[in-house]
Amino acid sequence: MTGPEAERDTRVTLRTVVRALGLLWSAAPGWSAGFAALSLLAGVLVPLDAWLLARALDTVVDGSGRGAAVSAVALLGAAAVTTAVVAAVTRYAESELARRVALRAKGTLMRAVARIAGLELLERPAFLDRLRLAEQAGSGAPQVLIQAVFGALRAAVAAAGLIVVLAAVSPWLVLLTVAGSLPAAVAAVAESRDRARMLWGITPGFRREMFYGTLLTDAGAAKELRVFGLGDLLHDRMTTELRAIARAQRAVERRAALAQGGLAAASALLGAGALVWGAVQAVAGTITVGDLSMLVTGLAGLRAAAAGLVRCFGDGHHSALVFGHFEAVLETAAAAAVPTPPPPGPRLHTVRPTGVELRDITFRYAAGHAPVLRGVSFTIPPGAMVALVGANGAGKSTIVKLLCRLYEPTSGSIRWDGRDVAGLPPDAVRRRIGVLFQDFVRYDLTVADNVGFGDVRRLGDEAALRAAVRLAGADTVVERLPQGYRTMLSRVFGGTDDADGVQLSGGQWQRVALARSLLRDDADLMILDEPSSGLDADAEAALYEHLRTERGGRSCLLVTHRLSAVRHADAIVVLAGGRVVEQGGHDQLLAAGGEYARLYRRQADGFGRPADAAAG
Ligand SMILES: Nc1ncnc2c1ncn2[C@@H]1O[C@H](COP(=O)(O)OP(=O)(O)OP(=O)(O)O)[C@@H](O)[C@H]1O
Repeated sequence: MTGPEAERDTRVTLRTVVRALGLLWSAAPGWSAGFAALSLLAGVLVPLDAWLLARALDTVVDGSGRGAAVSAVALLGAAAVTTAVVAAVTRYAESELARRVALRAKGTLMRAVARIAGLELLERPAFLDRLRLAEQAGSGAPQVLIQAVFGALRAAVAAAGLIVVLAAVSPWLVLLTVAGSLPAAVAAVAESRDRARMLWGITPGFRREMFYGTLLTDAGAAKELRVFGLGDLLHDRMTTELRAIARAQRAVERRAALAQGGLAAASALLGAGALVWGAVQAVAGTITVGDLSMLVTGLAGLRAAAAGLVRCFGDGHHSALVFGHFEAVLETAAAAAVPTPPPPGPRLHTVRPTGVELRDITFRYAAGHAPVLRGVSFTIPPGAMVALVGANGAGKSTIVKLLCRLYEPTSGSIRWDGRDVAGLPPDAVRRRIGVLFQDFVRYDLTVADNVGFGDVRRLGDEAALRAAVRLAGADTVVERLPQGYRTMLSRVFGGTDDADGVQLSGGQWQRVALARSLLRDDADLMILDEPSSGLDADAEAALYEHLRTERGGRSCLLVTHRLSAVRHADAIVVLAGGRVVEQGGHDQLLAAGGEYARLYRRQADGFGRPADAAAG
């Protein structure tokens, strides 16, 4: 991101600060109030300490007697004990507050991202960069903001108290010390802006570095990395990214060190001058020894408090800037979210059952991209099985994603029983669908979860799980597992005993994923994208037989390159270059001698038999 948007990201708005503090308060109101009170107390203790020390010294020097001296020193000791206890309790309160805020922030962020309706946002690099910063900001920024706000409160109270006690000795020295810390405050804000700009600039590099790092440690990628010898190459690419990130960070740190170093040296000089003046005054008898001690500790305390204030201001400014990303992601995600709670979806095939119709659909993935689908029209009649075939990249999986409302058509409409689904919440439509994606997810969880995730209402319903598993032909897989449905399908999260987790083969995984998509037996539409690509010949034949005879009235869209599997479909839609080039029954398309016949003959030739025989 560049230009005005980047500039906007280096400005803190009051709203962001208020929201960050709001998050803090909502996550832990009691701890927030307690932490504020402790910070105030810690602030008051600083000038009190300096004042008590001065009084104790004066009591000893002016000969007020043993009793007075002992009680003055005892008071000083009590203040020191209180300071130590307050510091320890504050540290604990601070970490507890941080834990609670991190929990709340992460939960809020992940819930918002999970509710994003489609995929478009999750494929936008700028959004992904912001999401990464938001993850960091959500857990870290409120904590830094807590430290900054309450640290500033502590420092301000301490500074105010010290100003009051020191003003009695030398008002102009106080004025000089306070004025001396102003340039540092300006430098802190400039540094925090510089840091925020740098952070945004290095985020794409961080994402790439994480990608390489994950590849290098991922068990799934390990085979290719080792056989192709990619380890060193990926490692080099990762370190190149890390070096670029380090260069950007170093530049900011250098600028900050120069500015801070210069200002700290100036402030130390000022302090030394003040002490020389104090010593001269004490020797001349203009001020007491107690006053001199108060000058020594008080001015040091005031300088520390001022530096603390500046640091808190800079940290607070920076964390508010970073928290802006958290806010921005929540806003963007909310704008793209499915409505909560989703209204109940209309049942398909009930009122005027006309099925699912794609009407003149054109679709491009992003503005500026060429259209992937151009004027696609076809219908999946109620209860029918329609096969979608075509070459790689023809647009088949894109149609699957559009039916699932993961993207919206650029033009044209999808109608369920004549009703345009664009007017319905995506969730309402999705509840009517059972889907197996080509790149289905392999959850590192139990069989029961892997199947049950197809319909969370039935997670614990063993009878339903068994029925779906049988229909998918996965029953033979589950029967052989050591703990049946409770077997963990993961070697990574298998448990402490290495034998606990099981790694399935590709085809076995496909059967489990298929069972997941079949679990919704009340769905109106089943979408199966390459359901048999990993299955052996027997399993494939059994699957299509099951789908033909045991669909229970569900319509089915079958996407496949295995043309032998589509012969018995009620209709076949042939896609080429994003257009429907033919549609009809198997015999009709074969007789037409077009694209389908060509593809079919090519596959039949592969088995060394004439297409007509293959068709029989
Ligand atoms: N998320 C995406 N962003 C941008 N372009 C995409 C995306 N997904 C797919 N495409 C493009 O859309 C076109 C159609 O892809 P699609 O996955 O729908 O083809 P397909 O017919 O399912 O192919 P295959 O048989 O190889 O699975 C391809 O040119 C692909 O590059």
